Amino acid sequence: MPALSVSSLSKTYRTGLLRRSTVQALDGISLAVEEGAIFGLLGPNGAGKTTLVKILLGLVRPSGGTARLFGRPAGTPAARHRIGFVPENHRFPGFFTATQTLHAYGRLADVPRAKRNDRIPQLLDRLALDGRGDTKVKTFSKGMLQRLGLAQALLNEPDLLFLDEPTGGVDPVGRRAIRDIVLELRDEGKTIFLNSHLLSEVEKVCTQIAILRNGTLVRRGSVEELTAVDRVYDLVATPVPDSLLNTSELPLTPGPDGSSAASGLDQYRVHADDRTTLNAVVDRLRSADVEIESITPLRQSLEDYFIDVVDSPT
Ligand SMILES: Nc1ncnc2c1ncn2[C@@H]1O[C@H](COP(=O)(O)OP(=O)(O)OP(=O)(O)O)[C@@H](O)[C@H]1O
Repeated sequence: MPALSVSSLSKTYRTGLLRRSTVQALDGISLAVEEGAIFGLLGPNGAGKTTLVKILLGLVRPSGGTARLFGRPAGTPAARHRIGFVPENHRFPGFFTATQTLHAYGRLADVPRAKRNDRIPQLLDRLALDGRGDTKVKTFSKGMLQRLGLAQALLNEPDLLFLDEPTGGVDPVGRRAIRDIVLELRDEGKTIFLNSHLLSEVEKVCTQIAILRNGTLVRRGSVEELTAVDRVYDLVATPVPDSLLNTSELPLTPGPDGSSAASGLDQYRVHADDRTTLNAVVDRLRSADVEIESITPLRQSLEDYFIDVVDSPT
């Protein structure tokens, strides 16, 4: 059973003084996220990401379709019981200490006192906030606040965690700390749903992504699948004789990074429609005594891919 599934999900907001205008925030989305995945939801501003998350959390009612968490309808106590949520820019009362904050939020989530007493020191420790339990939250840095948010979301030992821009405003060291925690949680079998504009972070942790545009799902797959450039390979090898380059004989061109005198290796691009062509290139290079170090499918960055997708006319 998927951790999360939505089917033909739509949401129309009514706006304006007489609520006569409408905004179609989601338009028939179907999607499933398997247990144990780190799933990244991407999309430009206004694409419908927050609306989708709010429906999954039971904070907004869909206008049509279904949303389920572990097979239970989103918003029901059985579904809510298994999720944790770190909102974007969450605000904790500054006059509370970290421990008081976690008790207060734990009480709201019906986590029994005895369990809170056990879990809070463990979570502070785990999120590198040990020794900070009695410190007032108003003195916390952005990175510490985000880690406290994660501690709060983990109090009820959720199976599915929603993280909304968890590294927004956090410095690179803090980002890495949060990323490591996310990966650890994944290793423990938790499913992570990440909503983020920080594509370099998404690229590092997400196993699956989906791109929303104008309320519809326009792409879905693994980062590797989606960012692979069709039929182009990066080849690193000892220098290829000029007679074999830029000829009609071989679909081989010098790569953008050129040669590296230090390693004695050069970079090339192979344009091969199929495996037979790719192997023919290898055979020809080997027959010319070229030594091949590596051949890898060419990838574009997730950011370039994302911009192509959201800028494309369809
Ligand atoms: N409560 C609301 N009432 C009316 N319209 C809304 C409401 N919430 C969102 N919208 C509209 O629905 C559309 C989708 O908004 P949503 O916040 O879900 O997008 P988003 O992808 O999360 O954007 P961002 O990246 O800026 O957070 C937008 O056009 C937004 O203006």
